Amino acid sequence: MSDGQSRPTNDAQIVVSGLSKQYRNVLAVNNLSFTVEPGRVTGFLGPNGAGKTTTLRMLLNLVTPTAGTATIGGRRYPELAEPLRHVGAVLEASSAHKGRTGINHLRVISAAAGLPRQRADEALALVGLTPAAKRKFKGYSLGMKQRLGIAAAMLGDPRVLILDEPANGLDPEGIRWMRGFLKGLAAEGRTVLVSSHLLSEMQLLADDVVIIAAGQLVRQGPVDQVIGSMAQGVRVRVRTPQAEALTSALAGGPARVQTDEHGALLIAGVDAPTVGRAALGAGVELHELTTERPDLERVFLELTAGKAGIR
Ligand SMILES: Nc1ncnc2c1ncn2[C@@H]1O[C@H](COP(=O)(O)OP(=O)(O)OP(=O)(O)O)[C@@H](O)[C@H]1O
Repeated sequence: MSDGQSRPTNDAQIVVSGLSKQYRNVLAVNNLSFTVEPGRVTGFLGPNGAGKTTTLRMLLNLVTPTAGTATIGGRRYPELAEPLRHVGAVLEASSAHKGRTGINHLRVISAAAGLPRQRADEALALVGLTPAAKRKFKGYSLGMKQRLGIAAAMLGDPRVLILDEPANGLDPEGIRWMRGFLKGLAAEGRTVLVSSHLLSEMQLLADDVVIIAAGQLVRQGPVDQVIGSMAQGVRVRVRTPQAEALTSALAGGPARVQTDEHGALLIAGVDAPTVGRAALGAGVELHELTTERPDLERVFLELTAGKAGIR
């Protein structure tokens, strides 16, 4: 490949380095460093008040960092020559002039940014809103407003997309649409950074996660690796009226037995067939025998335990 054809792969990479934001009484973001790669969806996760929105706003130069830097393709946001062509952002449910139609809302933004007029139609089509193009914004549902916000972010055909809680207020069909849409953008080689509280959705959507708590990095990496790195891996869940007998039958081996708040046994260190055989051998009646794999929610809760968000 000639030099003219190859683009540096980090052209759309986000790099957050030693970033901090001190508000009057709160250190909202505390020496935070992480990277976000092109061609992948990265979930940005943290409990309430962890500093997610503040970080995204610093990336977009809407909040000035107290220390550190946040760059996109090696440049801080104000240094980008054509920001809308480089970065699209949806920070909160889209707001627009209530009496304006969807298409006119997009035309106003694209005109102000010097983008071609047809980009408004293209962006509206991209998010499936063409049938509602001429309806007024005040008649849009929350889901339609979210889509319009995304259409606005896509006007400049940006290589980097940053979204703060995009699934808020969406119905299941809307969430599924959003998942397919964002995965499609990443598959085109774009960088997609999404903050969310919906951990089960994130597990379906994200390739990588960045988890923060109390303004600090807790973990970053591919979702599978982050889940796999937990000390508590696969465990077996058992419900039985003879919990003591089963616990005794497993004693002396590698099994580690705990009881959950509903009285079920959570057994680590052995697999389900081993537990089943031990139960059979001891004549223990089983009402449930399930293998539980760690999911993003469990890992998130374990990693952020004790780092409550409200500060
Ligand atoms: N403009 C501000 N002035 C003072 N404190 C602020 C300001 N913005 C945010 N904070 C505080 O900074 C901390 C981080 O807030 P931030 O909104 O970034 O967290 P978050 O992770 O996005 O939370 P949530 O998930 O609840 O939206 C919180 O304690 C918040 O109260």
